[in-house]
Formats: sequence, C-alpha cells, structure tokens
Amino acid sequence: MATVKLAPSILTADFGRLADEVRAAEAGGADMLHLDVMDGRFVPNITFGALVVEALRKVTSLPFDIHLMTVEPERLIEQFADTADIINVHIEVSPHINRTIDAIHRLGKKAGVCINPGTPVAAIEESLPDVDQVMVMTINPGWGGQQMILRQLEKVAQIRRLLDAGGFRADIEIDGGVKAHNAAACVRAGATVLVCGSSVYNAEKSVAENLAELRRAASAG
Ligand SMILES: O=C(CO)[C@H](O)[C@H](O)COP(=O)(O)O
Repeated sequence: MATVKLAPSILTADFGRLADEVRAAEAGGADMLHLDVMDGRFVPNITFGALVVEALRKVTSLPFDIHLMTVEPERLIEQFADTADIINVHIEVSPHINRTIDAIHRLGKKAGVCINPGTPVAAIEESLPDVDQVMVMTINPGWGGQQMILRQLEKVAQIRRLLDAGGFRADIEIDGGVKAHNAAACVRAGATVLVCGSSVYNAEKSVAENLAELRRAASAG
C-alpha cells in the first residue's frame, strides 16, 4: 500500500505567525500544506485568499493543496495558477464540474472534487475518471477542531471501491477531525491523504511531535 500523505491545515495555526507555522510543518515532515479558502457564503467563516497564499508560497516548497470553500469556485481558480499544486472545488457549488476540472487541468494543476457530509457519492461518480483527488469532508466545513463524523468513513470506502473497480488513480483525501486515534481507520477505509488541523497545530505538543504521532498512527492502518 502507498504511504499515506499528511497535509497540515493552517486553519488552526496561529495566523499572526503563519510563515513560522508553515516552516514548522515542512521541518516536521509534512507532505503537503492544506490551505482553506473560505468566502463567508458557501461556509459561514472567512479566511484568506490568493494574496496570502502567494506570500506563503515564498516560505516553503511544500506542495499546496488549495481547498476552495467558496461559491462559484470556477471564478477563482486562475488566481491560484502560480501557487497551487492541487485545486479542490466542491461539487455542491459546481453545476458544471467537468468544465471546472478541465479549466484546472489547463492551468497545469491537479484537480480535486470535494463532497460534503450531506451529499451522496452519486453526485461525484461521473467525475471519478477525471479527477486527481476526491476530498471527503468528515465534518461540515467551516471551522477546524470539530469531531469527525465517523459514518463518513463508509463513504470513503464506497469511493475507494468505485475508484478501484474503474481502474482510476485518484487520491482520497479525508478532511475534518483527523486525530491519531482515528488515522488508522481512515487509511483502512481507503484514504491516501489526511488533512490534519487541530491535531497538528495545538498548544500541547510541537508540530513535529504531532506529525510524527499521526504518521505512526496512520501507518498502523
Ligand atoms: O476544511 C476544514 C474546515 O472546514 C479544515 O481543513 C479542517 O477542519 C481541518 O481542521 P481539523 O483537522 O481540526 O478538523
């Protein structure tokens, strides 16, 4: 089995020291950085946009996994053309998902489709041959630090079966409530990328210690 990738989400980092927090993730062995762009409409919260992502691009060489939690995400993707490695858009706000995936690919970026807890797998089934990543939200998006909705792991397993049956190679990324105690279950369900916010950025241990603990836990899956 391929090694699972850890993607710290800076949503729960100290926004006053973002550059240091990002460097800590890189030094601590993160595989990529997860960046949550929220617009206050698709989700209640507002975070940051392309300008902040551009500033962070200068402080790390980690791949950037951009999670657009915005309405009309297709209007924003070009703004991340110089910074993103993967651009993820939500199916719930993408009526023309094939066109959006094509537009992301035309920028030379990997494309991901995200699915909320209340959305059935059928909504993304047609996109599975085209995407590089499927992001399964295991919380209702908007804030870090929420508890994982464990039932969503059944959805992960269902998507894994569909990908394997079709011979499609997309990663499955789990976003929301990933902790050391549930990381192995995420991997067993079929995840290949784990977003980790409050399990990495918290006051209890260093970013490096938290990443090492998550890595050990995930490899038991
Ligand atoms: O998309 C998100 C919230 O909408 C975040 O990426 C996610 O919540 C990470 O934080 P945590 O690991 O603490 O749940």
